[in-house]
Amino acid sequence: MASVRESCAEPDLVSAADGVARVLPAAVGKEGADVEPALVVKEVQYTDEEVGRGVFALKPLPRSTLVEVAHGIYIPKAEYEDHVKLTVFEHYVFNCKKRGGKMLCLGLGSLFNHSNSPNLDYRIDEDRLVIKFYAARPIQEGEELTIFYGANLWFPSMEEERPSSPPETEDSFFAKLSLSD
Ligand SMILES: C[S@@+](CC[C@H](N)C(=O)[O-])C[C@H]1O[C@@H](n2cnc3c(N)ncnc32)[C@H](O)[C@@H]1O
Repeated sequence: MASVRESCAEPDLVSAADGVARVLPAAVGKEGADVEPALVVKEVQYTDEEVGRGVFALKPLPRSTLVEVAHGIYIPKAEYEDHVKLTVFEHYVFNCKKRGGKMLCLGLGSLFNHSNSPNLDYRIDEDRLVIKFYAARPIQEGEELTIFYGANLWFPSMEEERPSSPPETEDSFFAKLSLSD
């Protein structure tokens, strides 16, 4: 199991009231007046040397809960090939199969790590430049929220340290969409 710790005293918070998560101003979550935070960003230890961030459930999330609506920035194919591909942003883009370019994912949507047995599915709306992330199965409090990036990973997966079951493609809420080709 990857070790995890809070990355900051005031984590990013979202509300899952009515089964729909909304990004909230930090002050609202902190005061706790009218919202129940559902997700938190924490540090994840990938290997002995490598640390990154991941998104975790602060409460149980029923199957098909819409947990995040991430907006994106469209990157035309040529611009991606000539510039973005050579930068760190390469790790945060989703394929736009219809338009041919990529979408740079913003907000919490950019922080979901990869799993071979992910608990989130997602749908890319290329016209509205939005990616919607849904619970693919019931998610327990404390679980990391993960998506499936595709078969060809560009990094050694922490799951090699933490073996998991193969992808549940038949039972998927939506067909899996690859983060990269
Ligand atoms: C979309 S970002 C996910 C958020 C990232 N953890 C961060 O802190 O910015 C993708 C990057 O996260 C890392 N990553 C995602 N899933 C991983 C996994 N299962 N094992 C190791 N590293 C992972 C890789 O470096 C990858 O390029």
